[in-house]
Amino acid sequence: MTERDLIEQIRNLACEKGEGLVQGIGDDCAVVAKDRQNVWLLTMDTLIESVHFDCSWHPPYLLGRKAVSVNVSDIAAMGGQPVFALLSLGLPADFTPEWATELSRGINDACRQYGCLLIGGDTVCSPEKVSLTLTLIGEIEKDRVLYRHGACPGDTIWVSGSLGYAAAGLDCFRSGKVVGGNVEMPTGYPSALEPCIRAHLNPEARVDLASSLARTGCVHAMMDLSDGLATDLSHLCRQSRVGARIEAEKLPGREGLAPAASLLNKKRRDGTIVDWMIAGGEDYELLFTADPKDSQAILAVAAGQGLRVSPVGTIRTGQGVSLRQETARGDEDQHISFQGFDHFARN
Ligand SMILES: Nc1ncnc2c1ncn2[C@@H]1O[C@H](COP(=O)(O)OP(=O)(O)O)[C@@H](O)[C@H]1O
Ligand SMILES: Cc1ncc(C[n+]2csc(CCOP(=O)(O)OP(=O)(O)O)c2C)c(N)n1
Ligand SMILES: [Mg+2]
Repeated sequence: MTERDLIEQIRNLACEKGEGLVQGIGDDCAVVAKDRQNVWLLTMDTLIESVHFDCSWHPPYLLGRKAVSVNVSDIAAMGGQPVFALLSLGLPADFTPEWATELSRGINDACRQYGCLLIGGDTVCSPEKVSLTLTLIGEIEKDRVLYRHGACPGDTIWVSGSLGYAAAGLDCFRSGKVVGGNVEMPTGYPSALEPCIRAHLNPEARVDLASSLARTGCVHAMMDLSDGLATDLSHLCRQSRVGARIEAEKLPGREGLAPAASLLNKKRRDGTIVDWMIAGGEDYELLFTADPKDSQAILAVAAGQGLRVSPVGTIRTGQGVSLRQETARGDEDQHISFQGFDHFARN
């Protein structure tokens, strides 16, 4: 049973209607009525040692920041602003006070940066592994919420920033050719790798960009990218009852992945780079769709914040996600639906 099947089963058994509930299981956040104009956004994500991070290379300060950023990213994905956070912390009995202090400092700095308050949580001993679970509560005007459903055939598919950097950074650490540790930001690797190392250790949630996009009224559907474009676009398409085609040469950030591919002596260099971009996961960028007539407005919003947004493909009728790529044999269309990260993909 895959992670997706398991969540589907949980969703089918859950009661989907309740007073004040606008959106239950299935989007980046649950949406609950707050007052006449506004809604609460609620989300929770866990980071588990050996699954989401490795203490031998992840500095505790940056781990604390990442735990906040990946959760805030789900609030951003709906267009909202984070307000409150609750932290559940599981630590092995032999944790060092210095490590815990750095972790707390990272959590606090990130909460301050995103403008949310840590208001509670829970602390327990965990048999072996560190676990960090955050619950984030955000808010937004009811009419501005951006859901995963809403994409229309003919829409342009957009992504913010670059894709695949976190996956490339992770592979650099896994190879042992880049080492991290307890310092705030590891050094001692070629500077060309820095964007990938940073993307893995210390991703940024796109709160301001997302909220500006929501205010344009142009965006039809939005979510954040945590499991890779191949899987996350498949979720967006399934919920919008449409299909999609991505153009490989339009995927943003390819140039920044080349140094990591070189370091790792990847034989299928282009293949590795495309895999990182569509299936690596942990991009924490925004994925959204809009009518092509609104492209200039979207580019202007991003430019106003000094951020890149790129059109990467088109929403179509039908179902499934495909990737068009130029090969020696000419243009090829490959099915990539749900080919990103799944916690139980091998089950
Ligand atoms: N164990 C669970 N119980 C109830 N809802 C869950 C559970 N796991 C995931 N969900 C819900 O399923 C949806 C998809 O989850 P997930 O893929 O983790 O989303 P995201 O990538 O935004 O964190 C979300 O709405 C989430 O709240
Ligand atoms: C030690 C280590 N191994 C593997 C990964 C890669 N990885 C772990 S979880 C994940 C996907 C995103 O995590 P998930 O828990 O699915 O987040 P969500 O989609 O719920 O936001 C990836 C790419 C990592 N970051 N660190
Ligand atoms: Mg999740």
